[in-house]
Amino acid sequence: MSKLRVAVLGAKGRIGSEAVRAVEAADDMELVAALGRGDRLETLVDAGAEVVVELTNPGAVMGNLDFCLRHGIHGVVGTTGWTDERLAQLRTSLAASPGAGVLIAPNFSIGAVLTMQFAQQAARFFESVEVVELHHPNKADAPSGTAARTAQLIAKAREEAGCAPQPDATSTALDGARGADVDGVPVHSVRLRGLLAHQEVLFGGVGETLTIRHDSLHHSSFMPGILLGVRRVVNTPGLTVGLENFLDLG
Ligand SMILES: NC(=O)C1=CN([C@@H]2O[C@H](COP(=O)(O)OP(=O)(O)OC[C@H]3O[C@@H](n4cnc5c(N)ncnc54)[C@H](OP(=O)(O)O)[C@@H]3O)[C@@H](O)[C@H]2O)C=CC1
Ligand SMILES: O=C(O)C1=N[C@H](C(=O)O)C[C@H](O)C1
Repeated sequence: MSKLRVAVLGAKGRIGSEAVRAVEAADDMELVAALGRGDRLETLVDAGAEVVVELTNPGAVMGNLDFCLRHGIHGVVGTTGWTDERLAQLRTSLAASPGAGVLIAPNFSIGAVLTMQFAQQAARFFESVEVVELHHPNKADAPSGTAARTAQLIAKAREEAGCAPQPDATSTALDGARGADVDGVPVHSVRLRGLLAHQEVLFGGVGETLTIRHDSLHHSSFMPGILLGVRRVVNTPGLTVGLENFLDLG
């Protein structure tokens, strides 16, 4: 069986360097390129890359994916910063590259994917919900892509169930005191030395609360999801958002 020819973009970064090691260790993959800032994207074509794992930053990801799709290279994307406008732009690029697939995974760890699933399930049963994400202080963006996605999924589940807006009588004296509003769900971002990537979803009802917490303690937590994405994206044309689409969650 021929091995999948995989390249990593952002190869010297925190998650990119771990992804390089994971691809090198996978029996069914060959690492054909490991590129960082300033490296020529043409290297991907010269190396015959079939799939690119994109782990750079929100400022670079669109240009990188545009190049890949123009050259028929599939993408597995962990980089954050996705808006509806960016997704629409990506769909346009994909339409011009039939057969190519892109997976955007706000989070590659199984625990984070399950957190999002459980939160969606719980959303309609509680009056109140808030999301707290906690990350290392070198993280480039806030809120995290995972927290934004979690809040969007919760808001959608509540809307579909006909839930009323959540109660909040607060009058804030300082901007930001109640976090960011993502589709009506408050999202709070903590940046703290010693942390990696963590999230709590807090639900409140009459006389009870439910807290769903997930902790990524090492970047290795993202690797099985990245490798699964690489294996599946080559047979999944078009845009897939969320690793849950490649998991059998029952
Ligand atoms: N979906 C998921 O499960 C996860 C997603 N992430 C996301 O992945 C992204 C990277 O995170 P992290 O590794 O912590 O960040 P880092 O800053 O550690 O790594 C990013 C790397 O990309 C490099 N880079 C910047 N621009 C380019 C470019 N145009 N081409 C190639 N490489 C480039 C950077 O180089 P330089 O240092 O010179 O700028 C750096 O080495 C973030 O968006 C983060 O949120 C992170 C963990 C899990
Ligand atoms: O920058 C990080 O570290 C992470 N980024 C992703 C996000 O923004 O959700 C995934 C995970 O939280 C780690």
